[in-house]
Order: sequence, then structure tokens, then C-alpha cells
Amino acid sequence: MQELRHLIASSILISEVLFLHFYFPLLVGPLYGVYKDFYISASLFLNSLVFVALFSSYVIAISYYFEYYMLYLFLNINIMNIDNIFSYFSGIIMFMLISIFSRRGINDSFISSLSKFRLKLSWKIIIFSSIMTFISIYLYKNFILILGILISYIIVILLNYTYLIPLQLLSWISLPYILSQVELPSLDLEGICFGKIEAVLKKTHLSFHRIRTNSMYKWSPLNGKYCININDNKNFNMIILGTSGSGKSFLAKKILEVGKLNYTIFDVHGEYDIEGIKRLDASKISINPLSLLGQSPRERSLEVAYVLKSLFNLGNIQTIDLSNLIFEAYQEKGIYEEDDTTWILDPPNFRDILVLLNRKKTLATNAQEINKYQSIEPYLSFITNKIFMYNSINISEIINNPVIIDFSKIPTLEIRYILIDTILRSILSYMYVSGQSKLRKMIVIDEAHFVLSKESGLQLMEKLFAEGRKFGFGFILISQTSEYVKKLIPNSAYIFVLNMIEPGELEYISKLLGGSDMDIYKAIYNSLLRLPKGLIITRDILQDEIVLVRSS
Ligand SMILES: Nc1ncnc2c1ncn2[C@@H]1O[C@H](COP(=O)(O)OP(=O)(O)OP(=O)(O)O)[C@@H](O)[C@H]1O
Repeated sequence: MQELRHLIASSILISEVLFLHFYFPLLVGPLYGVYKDFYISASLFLNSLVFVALFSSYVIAISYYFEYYMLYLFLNINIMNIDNIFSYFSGIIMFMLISIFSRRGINDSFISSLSKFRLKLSWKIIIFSSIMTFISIYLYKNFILILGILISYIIVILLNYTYLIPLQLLSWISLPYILSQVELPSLDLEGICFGKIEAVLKKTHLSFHRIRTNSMYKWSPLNGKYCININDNKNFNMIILGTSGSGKSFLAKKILEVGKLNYTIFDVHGEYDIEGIKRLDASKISINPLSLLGQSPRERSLEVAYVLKSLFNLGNIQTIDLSNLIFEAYQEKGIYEEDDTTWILDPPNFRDILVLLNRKKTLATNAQEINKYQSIEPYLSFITNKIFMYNSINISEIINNPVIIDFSKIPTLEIRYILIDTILRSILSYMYVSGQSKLRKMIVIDEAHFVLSKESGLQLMEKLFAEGRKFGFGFILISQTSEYVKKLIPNSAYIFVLNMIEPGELEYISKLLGGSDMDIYKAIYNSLLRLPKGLIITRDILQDEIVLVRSS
């Protein structure tokens, strides 16, 4: 939207010059000569104030003086004299003083953009721009015009934007526009381009964007593709946060579709239906959580007991008893800790453990022992479900093909959780066996707080997040709340936030994206509250810009 600002600024200049030429003489009659200088000085003063406010940049406002100079040259008026320069700079200095007294500070958006400027030279642009410059030098034969062209030429080469090459020809007239292009963040234009950038958060005086921030930082409209280059990141993990209906699953689907990624979606509520993608009804599969998954019987017994502890809030003694019982069940099946050749035998299932528990209960010799078994029996009975009897699910098939696993028809949340946990652990074990790889699989977990709210689920996810990249696995976690994803954020490459309304969430996310700057915090806080469906706020890590993106 820099274009709109330049259109306004240039329109002001051109109308003033035209007014001076055509109507001013009619207005003041024979006193034209007397009032002309006053008119020019006053308009220079006022315009400099307007231009600084419009561009939030003293540098761009100063460059407009040269455009002014060129336009007046057409009327044979030379404004390059001390009086006029003084008038123009008085306006700029007055703006600085107003900014200091209103505690806004002297901030120049052009200069602050220079710190983020990434130099990318291209031979193509250097050659084209040089040819254009030589042609214009030959045509213009005027020192001032040529100087403007040479300055524009250098900036165009440094900025590396092809569309600026023809603008060089306009010399000083196009210089303010060319300079303002430094402010465009040079975001990646390669990778997965799943959205359009609508705006960038900038410290500016004026904003033409509809999302109000009520802060010194405002959304500065920008047009461009928004791309993520996941292969360049330290991991492939992403977190999507937002209220219900804000567009979280739409965004996840876009990333998968545009990136042509191989994926598995853990669809907790049965919301995903993607044409041509296989849906697996989780209530019709079977997976045995007691499969060893590359671990020893002791390790796996402890792990399963820990999962049940997290799920049912079991006490420590109950958890140890349960773990010992599971370990004994392995031994009954001929699977021994010290003999890893037995680890490939068929594992017991929850029903075997229940049978073992009942046998031990009948053989118990005192009330304490009976109580011990009775305290874990209801939980074991509860999870002894046909889903956990044997292994019908083929993990390598799930990993090698796109698939949506629909968990919505699983009757109880506890069974749903154990099933999701077991599939994720099977994937972890597959990862270790299959070895290192480039990105081969994205795993999307919708309603991730369901898994992460359990201690064992959070630990498992932390492990997957930390180790997935090495083995070519990335994760997209979707959640309505940030509460459970906090520990995963350090191992995430991208965090996309859609509309949020809960004050605690807003505070956390605004601090996370905005850092310690209170004005940025305020801007993000107010924007998240107002975000319409499909609009995302994210921080571009490479450019360190906070951007507003629409998934489309
Ligand atoms: N960028 C967008 N452009 C067009 N439609 C969108 C966009 N984002 C979301 N929608 C539409 O809005 C509706 C809600 O989106 P979506 O299901 O992705 O929300 P959600 O945040 O996942 O909701 P829930 O938390 O309830 O699952 C859908 O019909 C979706 O097609």
C-alpha cells in the first residue's frame, strides 16, 4: 500500500504546481510576483509535515523535495535555494519536535528497515538496469537528471526488484517510491506459498488497514505471497492456534495441499474429508498398546503404566503395581527382559492382564493384597476393549501414504487417548528403525490439547517434536488454547495464530510474538481480538517481521 501513499503525495504536489501555474495568477492578479514566493514556502512547509506523517520516514519526506524540485523546473521555477530548503526542513523539524513531545520518539521506518535489509545481487538486474541507465544518460544529457538516475540505479541494483528498472528513467520523480521499496520485507518467495501477505506490523503514524491496533505499531498494507521454507528450518514443526471456527483446519489443509506433502491427520472430531485421501475409521482398527515398540518388556510396562497413570490419575503405588502386573504378563507369554530374542513373540493384551489380575486376586492370602488388585481392576476392565486386542493396523502403510484417521466414533475419551498415544508411539518407534531422512511425513494432530493435557501425551509429543526432523517427520499441532503447547514452542519452526478472545491466551500469545516491546504487544493483542476468519498473525523468523497473512 506504499503505492497509495505515493499517489496521495504526488497528487498533492502536482495539484499545487498546477494550481500555481493556472489559477494562482487569476486569484492574485498583478500581485502574483509578491505572493508566489509565499505560496511556495508555505506549501513546502505544510507538505513536509504531511509527507513525514504519511510515510513515517524523514528520509522519504526529504527525497520528495527533489521531486518537488523537478516539477517546479517545468515551470522554470528553481526551488533549490536556501529560503525554500529552510521552509521544507522547518516542517520536518517541527514534526520531529511534535513526535518528541508526544513521546512517540523519532522513528524513521526507512532507517529501521535498513537494519533488516538483505543484500541479494542478481546479474540479470545489474545488466538490464545498466543498459537502461546508459540509454537514459544518452537521452537526457542533463546533469541533475542524470544524477537522479544514477542514484536510482544504485538503489535498484541493491534492492534487486525487476519492476523498479523502468522507474529509474523518471530520475528524481521516482526516487521516493524506489527508496520506499527498502521497507518491503524480503520474505521468502520459495517454498510452500499457502497465503497472501496482507500487512506488516510497523511503527507508523498512519495506517490504511482495517484492523485497528490502538498502538504506535500499525498494520502497514502489503501485497505479496506468503511462503514458508520448511527445509531451511531447524525442524518441520508448526503450531496453529485460534478459537473455534477461526480457520485452523483450513490453514493446515492449505499447507499440506500446497506443499504436496505426505501426511497423516489425527482427526479427533471427524471434521476432515479431503477428496482422494483415504479415511481410516479408528473404531474399526485394532492395535495392541502392549506391543513392545522396540523397547524391553520392563521399559514398555513402565511406559504403559505411566500412560494409564496420566489418564486415570493413578497413585504411585497403583502405577508400580500395574507396571509389575504388565511385566508379569509379558513373562507369561514367554517374553523375558534378559532374552531379547523373545521380544518378537506375540505380546499379551489388556484382557490377558485382567485374567492374570483375577488369578492373583483369588490366590491372594491377605486383605492388603486383595485391595491392591481391586484398586486397579476397574481401570483395566474399562480399557479391555476389542480395539486393543491385537495389531491389525499397518504403521508403515500409514506413514507411506496420505491418510486421515477418524477417531470420532470411538465411544470413550480414555480409549481414544490410549489409541492415539499408541499410534504416535508406534510412529516414534518406526522413526528410530527407519533412520535419517529428508521430510517424508507431516503428522497433523487436530484438537492437540486433548493429547497434550495428559502428562504422558505431552512428554511423548516433546520427544516427537525434538527428534522428528532427523528422521524426516514434521508435526502440525492444532489447538484452541496455548496452555499445553508452551513447552513445544522452542522446537517449532512456525507458530500461526488466528482469532483469539480469551484474555489469558491473548496475553501469552502477544508476548510470545511481540517480545518485550509493549507497543508491539498491544498491537498484537488488539489485532488478535479483531481477526476475521482466515487471517493469521505470525512472526517471520528470517526477516523478524510480524506479518498478517490470509490463507488462500
Ligand atoms: N481463509 C479462508 N478462506 C475461506 N474460508 C475459510 C478460510 N478459513 C476458514 N474458512 C472457512 O471457515 C470455516 C471454519 O474453518 P475451520 O474449520 O478451518 O475452523 P477451525 O478453527 O478449524 O474450527 P474448529 O476449531 O471448530 O475445528 C470453514 O467452513 C472454512 O472453510
